[in-house]
Amino acid sequence: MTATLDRSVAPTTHTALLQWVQECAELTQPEEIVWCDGSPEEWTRVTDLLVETGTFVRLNADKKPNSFYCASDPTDVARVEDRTFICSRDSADCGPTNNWMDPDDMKALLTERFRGSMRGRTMYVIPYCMGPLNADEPMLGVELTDAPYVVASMHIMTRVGTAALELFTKDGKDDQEFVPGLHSIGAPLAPGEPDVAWPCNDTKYIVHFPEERLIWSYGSGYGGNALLGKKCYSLRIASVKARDEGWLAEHMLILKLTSPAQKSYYVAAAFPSACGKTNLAMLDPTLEGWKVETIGDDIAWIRFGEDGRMYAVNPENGFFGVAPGTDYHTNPNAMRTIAKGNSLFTNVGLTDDGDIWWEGMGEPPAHLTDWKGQSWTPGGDALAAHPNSRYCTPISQCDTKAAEWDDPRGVPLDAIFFGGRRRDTIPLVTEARDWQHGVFMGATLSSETTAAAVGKVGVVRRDPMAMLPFIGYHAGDYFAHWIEVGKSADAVKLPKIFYVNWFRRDEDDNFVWPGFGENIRVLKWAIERIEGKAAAVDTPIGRVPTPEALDTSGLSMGAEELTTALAVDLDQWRNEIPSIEEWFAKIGDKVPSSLRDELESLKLRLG
Ligand SMILES: Nc1nc2c(ncn2[C@@H]2O[C@H](COP(=O)(O)OP(=O)(O)OP(=O)(O)O)[C@@H](O)[C@H]2O)c(=O)[nH]1
Ligand SMILES: O=C([O-])CC(=O)C(=O)O
Ligand SMILES: [Mn+2]
Repeated sequence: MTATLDRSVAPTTHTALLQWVQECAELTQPEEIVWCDGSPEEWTRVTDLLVETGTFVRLNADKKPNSFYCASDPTDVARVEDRTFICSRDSADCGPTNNWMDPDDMKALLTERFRGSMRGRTMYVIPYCMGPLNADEPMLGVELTDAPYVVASMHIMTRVGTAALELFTKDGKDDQEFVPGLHSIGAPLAPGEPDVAWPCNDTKYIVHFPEERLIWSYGSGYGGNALLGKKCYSLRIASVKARDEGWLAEHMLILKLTSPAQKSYYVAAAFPSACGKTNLAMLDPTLEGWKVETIGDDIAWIRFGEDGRMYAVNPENGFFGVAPGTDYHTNPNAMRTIAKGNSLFTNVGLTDDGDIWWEGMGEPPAHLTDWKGQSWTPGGDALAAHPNSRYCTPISQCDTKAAEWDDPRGVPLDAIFFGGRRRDTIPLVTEARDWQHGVFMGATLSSETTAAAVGKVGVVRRDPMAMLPFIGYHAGDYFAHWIEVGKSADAVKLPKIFYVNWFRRDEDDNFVWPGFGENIRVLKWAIERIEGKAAAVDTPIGRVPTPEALDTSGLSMGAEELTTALAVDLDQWRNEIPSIEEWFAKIGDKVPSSLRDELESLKLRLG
């Protein structure tokens, strides 16, 4: 039985939305169409259903109330960058860092994939808003999905349901713009066919049509591929909109830092996936008197305010955080947030008493069920949790959230950090001389690949502004946009730019810098630089702290490690140059001349 859209029960009069839902239902042929209202009753209904079908295991309410464990198909655990496409009309707008296909060809191909793909399943219509509902221009979207896991996750990660849908026809103004996103796991059910716990398809397509502001996602249920408000909308589609309108959509955390003098600052930081954004956003400072509050952990939308400063908004409503390594010693605030429950845990270990565990979370229990559903005991080769296992939890229950975390005006940025995961070459912190130099640092950012994307882990690659997998257009045009934004007539006071690396290692392969709560020392130096108070050494790559300028009081690390952490090794940097040249050659003619100039002067300074 195939459902058709019954307009008399649809909770909206939005013509384009109704039309699109009807077309998608005709194509995908679901058994039922459900409009999501975002209510607690809906959460209960969907999570109950997921427990019934074996996708979810309800956790022990004494340990994690109203929370669920979930194991994905072992092949559907991360973003699939080689299956992600930017289908701009002109391939020149996609650029060499993205996969391209002609939009008409892609639609023809995927239409056949989507035909009947929801048979035997329910199509959920999820209206949502990225960013605060009371924004001047609320950023609306609708996801159609046949995965109830997506419905539950979107309840946490975005503002879903009736409150968002009301904005589609705001003040009697019909037909507000929205980003349509069609998602199917690509696993139709024949009548009577038993389902599996994590249905998905071996063939996956994560596709963006930037000019139409349209998303089609097929075959995967994993967060970054399936929760379309996140990477697909808030970064790939939003970056195109931002280019057109003169703002920035970035893969950045946002934090509020208050000094012992009770002065507050706002910092945004772009690190590639699984390179420390969530941890820095929730940092528990080891320096007396300093306070960090959280505004966002993954995405920042940055626009100029009337005062000519850059204001950042977190479009999300939850954290979709890397589980392994999260612990009361590393990220106590994340631990406290998930301890309150109302959370989903995907691909972690399930303990015998109905709690969760992952590598790095203190002592392992004597026995658990690992993410593959196997019986697990400590000491063996198997991991309890997949390296990209995730917790999904609401920001509202984070004790360190800043009062202004959902202020639609955003917060004025004092500093922008770029950072990567590099075992050598990149010092703990380097200050850019000016905006252009900072953009050069961002454009040439490099990092070792992580488990957040399918593929080899630990390979150094250029990841400009931590946006390599998320720029919705040509990377060269993106660099030019960053340069332009800095010159914009709206710009009165630009944030200062810094380049950081928490991941430098010694000869024994140990991290030289203790990281986590100790990163406050780097934040403090950056703020003191902004205030003109801290000392720095001018080096060929930028300004680094003198050993005395970095507050090391109470820090238990050897002087030798500290020297290694801060070192500017000119030979290592000379080695870096050919790969930067190769990178610019790959981007081609569209690399702005100002960034080529930066490279030439860096080469001169390195001698
Ligand atoms: N050594 C070290 N490890 C860190 C530090 N900060 C984070 N990590 C580890 O890096 C991994 C990823 O950290 P996250 O903060 O979740 O990274 P993220 O950038 O938010 O990742 P995405 O959600 O994929 O975008 C975790 O295993 C952390 O424990 C640090 O300062 N030092
Ligand atoms: O999108 C995801 O799946 C998780 C994430 O934050 C990232 O990979 O940067
Ligand atoms: Mn991320």
